[in-house]
Amino acid sequence: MSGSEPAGAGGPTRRHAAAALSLTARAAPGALASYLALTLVAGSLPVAAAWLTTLLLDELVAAPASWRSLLMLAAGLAAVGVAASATPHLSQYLRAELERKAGVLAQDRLFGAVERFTGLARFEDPAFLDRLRLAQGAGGTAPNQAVDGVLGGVRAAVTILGFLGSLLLLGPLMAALVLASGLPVLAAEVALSRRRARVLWDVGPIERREFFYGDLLAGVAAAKEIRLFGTGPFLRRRMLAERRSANAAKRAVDRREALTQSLLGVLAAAVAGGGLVWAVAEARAGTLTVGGLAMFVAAVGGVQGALATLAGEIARSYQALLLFDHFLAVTAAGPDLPVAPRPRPPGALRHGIELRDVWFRYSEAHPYVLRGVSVFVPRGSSLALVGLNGAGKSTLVKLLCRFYDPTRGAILWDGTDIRLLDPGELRRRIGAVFQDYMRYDMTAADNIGLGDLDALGDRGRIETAAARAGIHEKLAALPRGYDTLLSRMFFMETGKDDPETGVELSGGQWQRLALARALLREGPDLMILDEPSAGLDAVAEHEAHTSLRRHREGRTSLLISHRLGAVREADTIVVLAGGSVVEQGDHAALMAARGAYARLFTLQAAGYRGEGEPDPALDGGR
Ligand SMILES: Nc1ncnc2c1ncn2[C@@H]1O[C@H](COP(=O)(O)OP(=O)(O)OP(=O)(O)O)[C@@H](O)[C@H]1O
Repeated sequence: MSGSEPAGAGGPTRRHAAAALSLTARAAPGALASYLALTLVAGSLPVAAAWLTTLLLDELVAAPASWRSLLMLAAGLAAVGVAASATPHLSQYLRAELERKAGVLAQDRLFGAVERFTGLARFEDPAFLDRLRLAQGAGGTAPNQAVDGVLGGVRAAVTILGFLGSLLLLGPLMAALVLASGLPVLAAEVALSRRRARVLWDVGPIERREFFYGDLLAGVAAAKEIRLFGTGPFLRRRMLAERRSANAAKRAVDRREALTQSLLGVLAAAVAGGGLVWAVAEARAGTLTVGGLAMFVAAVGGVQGALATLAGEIARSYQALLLFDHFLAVTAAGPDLPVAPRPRPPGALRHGIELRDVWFRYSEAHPYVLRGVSVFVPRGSSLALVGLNGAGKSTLVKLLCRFYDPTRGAILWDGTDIRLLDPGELRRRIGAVFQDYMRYDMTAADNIGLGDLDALGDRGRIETAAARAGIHEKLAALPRGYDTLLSRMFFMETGKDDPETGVELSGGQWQRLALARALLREGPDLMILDEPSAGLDAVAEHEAHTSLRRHREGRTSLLISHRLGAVREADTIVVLAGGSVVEQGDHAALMAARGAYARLFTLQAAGYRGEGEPDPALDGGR
């Protein structure tokens, strides 16, 4: 299996169990203490019942039987019965309460840890993503299952000790035999649980692939293509093949389990049967009372049952702890980007941003995407990045936001390496529309307000940003205006009776919304626009660029666009090819140089004009 296999070869350790227990104890100390107390009571009830029965039977056959004693013993038995019938329900409630509370704390810890990853690399590491998914599933339930398993084990141990003590009083040999017949059950169950946990881990990726195909088939994202290309049956076959292969692995372990448990069951029954013959012989000879015989029968059944329970609980805890290992690994993961000893907040940009001989590759296994890029963006100027697909433009933007660190070289904010700055503060000084912007299944106002949480409740600012992005009229005209939910997946709390309140926007409208989100942040020192108009129609694009130009005025900005008409106004245009800067200058200079930019520009202009028409671009640029 991959390097992210849980808990090492030795399986979960005491450290895992202690962490699970401490998480549960912190989440719900009262419920845990009550659960523990109830567990101890529940464990001793069968022993108490057996002893009371023994005493009752012996009292009955004694002559003369004392009424008072008989009544007391019967009342005791009745009380044990009442307790035995009430404890499971109370236990179930406490267990659910523990799970709820531990679940909240675990979720909080997990997502708190995920938030602390300042970069993006972890989210692109398949092994880490696997762990994260398992941790999400395990965080809420695994600690509780583990604790439950441990407490179940404690309950079984109390029962076993109680009965073994009783058996020792009756016949030490029998006690030893019963224990010996139970121990193989325990050993076999633990071995089986290891095997089961390993199978679960092994089939994990298979099941995730199955879910992936299931999601594709059942979700809206792929619905169009599946129907158009007719890939439904193909994807379904793949999904079922994954399911069958997971089933085959589980079936093998189930068979082994059934066989082992049947053999052990036969062994246990043989010991119990032999013991019974011995006990009857002893009773006939008068060395064992009737009560003693009853106690013997109860003790043999009780010990064997409790040993099987103990084994089952150990197996359950083991599996839960294996999953919990993922949770621990994620929550204990260190920072994904090096942290400066005393990170400083960046001041307002005064001079400019410099990329100094920046080299970058996504990992050692990947080729270099940026190769020695050196660019200076003076404060207040606009820089446009131009280049073919895959040239490294968006990568450069990600480095500027410090989602990754350069492999070599540095990015300087007013002369200070951004690695020495507080990443959160740095990002607060940057406004950005990413190429792959988000569409939040939230209201229109929320979709814009997420750009600056301080403005989330400030409708005036939100509307101004929307107006700048050219989407105000559209949003104001929605059924509930800015409070309209932009999703067909959910419906609003207030609109439960009218689930049709959700509205879906067009691609270009979503893009304007993303633009409005970026424009909400007041006066960012650096404005990054990565393909801000790719989905817009010609009129909208023109409007957006006029508005953006106005918004960018006097502000440091970086614009990426494949539509070269949109970048010609930039103070500096940098042409990236193969991760290196091949040209830089303003539009006129680059057109005059007749290099890569001029070729691209001319090609696009010819496309718009049609063949044979005059080429104004080649006649001098602006
Ligand atoms: N997360 C990633 N992990 C590995 N490689 C990546 C990742 N993101 C991008 N790349 C690779 O880096 C190269 C540059 O990608 P980038 O997105 O920066 O190009 P771009 O110039 O913005 O392209 P486009 O014009 O298509 O948007 C590409 O070869 C791409 O495959």
